[in-house]
Amino acid sequence: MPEPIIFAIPKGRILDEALPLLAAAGIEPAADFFDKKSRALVFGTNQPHISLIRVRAFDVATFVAHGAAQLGIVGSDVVDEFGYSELYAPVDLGIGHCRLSLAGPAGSAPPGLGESHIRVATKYPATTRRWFEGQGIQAECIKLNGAMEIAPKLGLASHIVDLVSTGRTLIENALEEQKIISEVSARLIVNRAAFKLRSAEVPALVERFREIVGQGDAAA
Ligand SMILES: Nc1ncnc2c1ncn2[C@@H]1O[C@H](COP(=O)(O)OP(=O)(O)OP(=O)(O)O)[C@@H](O)[C@H]1O
Ligand SMILES: O=P(O)(O)OC[C@H]1O[C@H](OP(=O)(O)OP(=O)(O)O)[C@H](O)[C@@H]1O
Repeated sequence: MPEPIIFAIPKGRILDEALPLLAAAGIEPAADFFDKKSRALVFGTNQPHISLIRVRAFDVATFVAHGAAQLGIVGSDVVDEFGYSELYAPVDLGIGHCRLSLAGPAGSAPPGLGESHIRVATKYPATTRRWFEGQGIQAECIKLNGAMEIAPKLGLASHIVDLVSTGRTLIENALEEQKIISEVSARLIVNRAAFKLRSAEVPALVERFREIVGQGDAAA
């Protein structure tokens, strides 16, 4: 028996939307996956050769990039932030829609020409630096893991780069969206080596997800 295929899925808000896609692909987690009291992190499925791991969103990309998991589901925000060359992101799953945006105090002018330096609080320092470089501005990034929206008010940074969906979090913290950096949706990600080495299983799974979402190639 070959080692099982490990499929990494994120714990957070994408999970609820990802489960129906997994089911449509014929992958049903074992009962302990739904047991809130369970402390297990690896779960069997109805497919003897597929196991699931449930990890934090950013860690999905890390497990798959290092080949510890062969496939995963993660937001394009995370794929872009790491830029792992070992990752192949062949299918846009059409779930987890939001955008990564620059926001600043409501009523303030967005940073622009003439500014050479800016301090930004974000969970996405690599993407943020890269985007500001493209604007000719050097961004000093302060890495936070959540609640970015309170940083400008407390003087930690003048701006934030964070995910926006309804915009409610920004409004309730007296901020406004100033620029959209990228449109975000969840991707099926695959370890490039595993795609070749597990050619009997991994490409077929990718194809199944492509069919489910009725889609051709997304950006790799
Ligand atoms: N407001 C939102 N609307 C839609 N999708 C979102 C939203 N916020 C985040 N996402 C998507 O869901 C993914 C996981 O976000 P979530 O908020 O569940 O994780 P988190 O709690 O920030 O992560 P962690 O568990 O690592 O702290 C993000 O990477 C993004 O792709
Ligand atoms: O535009 P909205 O619909 O208000 O959504 C945006 C919020 O959603 C995400 O946070 P999340 O709720 O995942 O909490 P987190 O800060 O723990 O990541 C994101 O970081 C924003 O704070």
